[in-house]
Amino acid sequence: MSTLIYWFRNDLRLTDNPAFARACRQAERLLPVYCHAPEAATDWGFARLGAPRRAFLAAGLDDLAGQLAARGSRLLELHGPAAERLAELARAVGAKAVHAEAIAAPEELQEEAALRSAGLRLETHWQSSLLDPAALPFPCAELPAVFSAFRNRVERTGVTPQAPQAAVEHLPPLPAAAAGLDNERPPLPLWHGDPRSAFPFAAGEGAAQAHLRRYFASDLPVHYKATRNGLCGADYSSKLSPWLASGALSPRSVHAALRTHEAAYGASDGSYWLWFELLWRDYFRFLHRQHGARLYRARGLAERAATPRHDAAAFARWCRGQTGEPLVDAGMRELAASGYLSNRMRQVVASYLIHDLGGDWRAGAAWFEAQLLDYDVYSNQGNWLYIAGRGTDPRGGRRFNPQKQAAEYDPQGVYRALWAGD
Ligand SMILES: Cc1cc2nc3c(=O)[nH]c(=O)nc-3n(C[C@H](O)[C@H](O)[C@H](O)COP(=O)(O)OP(=O)(O)OC[C@H]3O[C@@H](n4cnc5c(N)ncnc54)[C@H](O)[C@@H]3O)c2cc1C
Repeated sequence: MSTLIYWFRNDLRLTDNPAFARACRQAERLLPVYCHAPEAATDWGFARLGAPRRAFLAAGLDDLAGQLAARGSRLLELHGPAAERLAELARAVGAKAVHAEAIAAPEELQEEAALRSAGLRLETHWQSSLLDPAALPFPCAELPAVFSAFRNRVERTGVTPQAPQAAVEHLPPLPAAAAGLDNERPPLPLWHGDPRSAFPFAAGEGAAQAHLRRYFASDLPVHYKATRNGLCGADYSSKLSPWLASGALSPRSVHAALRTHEAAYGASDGSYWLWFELLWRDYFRFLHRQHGARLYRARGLAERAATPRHDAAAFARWCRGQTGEPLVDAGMRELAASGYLSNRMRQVVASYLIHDLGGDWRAGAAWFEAQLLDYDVYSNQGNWLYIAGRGTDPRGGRRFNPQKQAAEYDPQGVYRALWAGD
């Protein structure tokens, strides 16, 4: 038994957090920590973390800190490179090891490697997918190259997710030295959300659990397949992604709520499609375990593909919602104002940047990373690659004609009017 640090990453919750539960079991004294990355600009000339996501993250951390405090512990917030700050902290509190969830994306893996090079013992635990990779009917290295083949094999072999674990209630005491440590939260931007937002919900595990109960106690999931391409309002899709991405909610909790809903309402096309989408989320996770940094090359997984041209002025107009294409502009304004965008509009605006403007998909992915409340490294990279035709999808990219999309999904122009420019 010893002093351990638990490093919260994209798992800001106490319910169904096996990595955290394990640290609690193993530690005599435990210090829960979140480390804010240093402010950085992207290669494309804008801040890596936009105001909406910073505000949402801060509110999620407040919720987590409150839960830890209610259990006699605390959340220490550090600011700076994780390897440096955690190594300093381990020395200061006499911690023997750091426990954390595993993240299989290149930068996050580099962070882990830096921590180990700093002499720290780091124990990571994979927990962000719905399905346990060890339960798949194939190793991740042999993941089917096409999503439908992956889904068929999962469904044929009847792989089922494990039940979520209850929230950790009993936490080890803090190390004595923690009393003298102050939080280092970077200053927050002023951001109050937008009354038109399709995601009018609060951050944190409490709000996530409340939304999960409300959504699955209603008949909304029954109609999900028919409504999921909606553009306006809070109910056309589940709106679970911001909590899933920050880890306020685990996918296994979502799955358990989905099955409870089916027990009450019966299985429906809608409830099946929610499972289907959760499998997409897993697929992009497993794809990262298979291909790693190759997913981040300009050519992605393509054998050969030209590096796209980056026209900074055209890209800036796209970001600001000033392309002159009304549906695209409405989407880009919604994204910047609210930090949320429907799946349909994500496809439309991404396709426009890649296929109409001939822009670099990596710049678009970086802009989404900065703006989205639900930014998730796996799903963002995977979807951008898919639309660019540089992932595993054999169809060579997805092009969405914005005028046809407007006629089909916004026939009365309600969405375009909602997000029309000033
Ligand atoms: C270019 C592009 C970038 C994207 N970036 C992200 C991202 O950074 N983070 C993110 O969570 N999703 C991303 N998505 C996927 C999808 O748009 C969002 O997950 C979805 O719109 C979130 O809203 P919801 O929770 O109401 O989803 P619902 O439609 O209710 O779906 C339920 C859940 O299934 C998962 N899901 C649904 N669609 C997808 C998908 N295409 N890929 C992976 N998982 C999916 C999400 O976890 C979602 O919460 C992206 C899609 C595109 C086209």
